[in-house]
Amino acid sequence: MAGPRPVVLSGPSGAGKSTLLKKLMKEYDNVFGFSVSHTTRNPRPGEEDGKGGFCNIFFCTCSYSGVSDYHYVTREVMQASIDNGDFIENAEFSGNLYGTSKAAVQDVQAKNLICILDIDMQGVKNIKCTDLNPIYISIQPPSMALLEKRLRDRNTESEESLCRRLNAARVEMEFSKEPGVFDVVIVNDKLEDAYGKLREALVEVSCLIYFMQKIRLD
Ligand SMILES: Nc1ncnc2c1ncn2[C@@H]1O[C@H](COP(=O)(O)OP(=O)(O)OP(=O)(O)O)[C@@H](O)[C@H]1O
Ligand SMILES: Nc1nc2c(ncn2[C@@H]2O[C@H](COP(=O)(O)O)[C@@H](O)[C@H]2O)c(=O)[nH]1
Repeated sequence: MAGPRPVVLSGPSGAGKSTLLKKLMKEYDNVFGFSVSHTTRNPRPGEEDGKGGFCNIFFCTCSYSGVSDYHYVTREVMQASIDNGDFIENAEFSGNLYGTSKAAVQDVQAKNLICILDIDMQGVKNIKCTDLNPIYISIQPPSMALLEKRLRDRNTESEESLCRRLNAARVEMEFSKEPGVFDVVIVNDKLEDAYGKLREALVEVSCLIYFMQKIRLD
């Protein structure tokens, strides 16, 4: 795919991916653009249907207002669209479908922004079979105990969903240790430290886009 190299952020549910991304997008909204995924899960309080760029599948035009927002769709609609080849990758996670549409990535790249994807480990494996060629960054919690505390304190999951997410987290934490899967692994203990490391890891790509824009303007 054309444009600057995208960035994939992955790691267990509750590790802090959205929190870090929100900080990044706030500071560098003219550099990075978020790939708004589709999901069949219900919106949480405060979440809105994805907006921004154009959702040119499902016959809708949506706008985007935040990092953790999705395009919320039914399983039937999403499955039909997956079957139609509209997605770069998709996965079943904790009883729901999630996926990155081709349109979501193209919308960001069309603005010449660095596209950021927040996806689970199945998504990482699937993306590795595509020509997207992103930088892979893993966000990890300091421990299972702290992860569970953060997920419980977030107050978004039922006991059943929490249990499924913690089981998936154990596998995701092991996956992050596999050599060659991730370019950078960041342990999100103190938020400011983790954010500093994320920013540092992204300096290279942001410099790249800065020079690309400069060349075009000069
Ligand atoms: N460094 C940190 N210290 C303490 N709490 C944190 C830290 N980072 C994130 N949190 C909190 O942990 C919870 C989970 O964070 P967040 O929602 O960003 O995780 P996530 O990886 O995006 O999860 P999901 O994959 O389920 O979307 C949130 O309530 C957030 O405020
Ligand atoms: N493979 C994909 N995984 C995705 C996508 N969008 C989000 N996710 C991951 O799902 C879990 C749960 O997210 P939540 O918002 O319900 O807490 C988390 O690990 C995300 O990274 C996607 O498009 N593809």
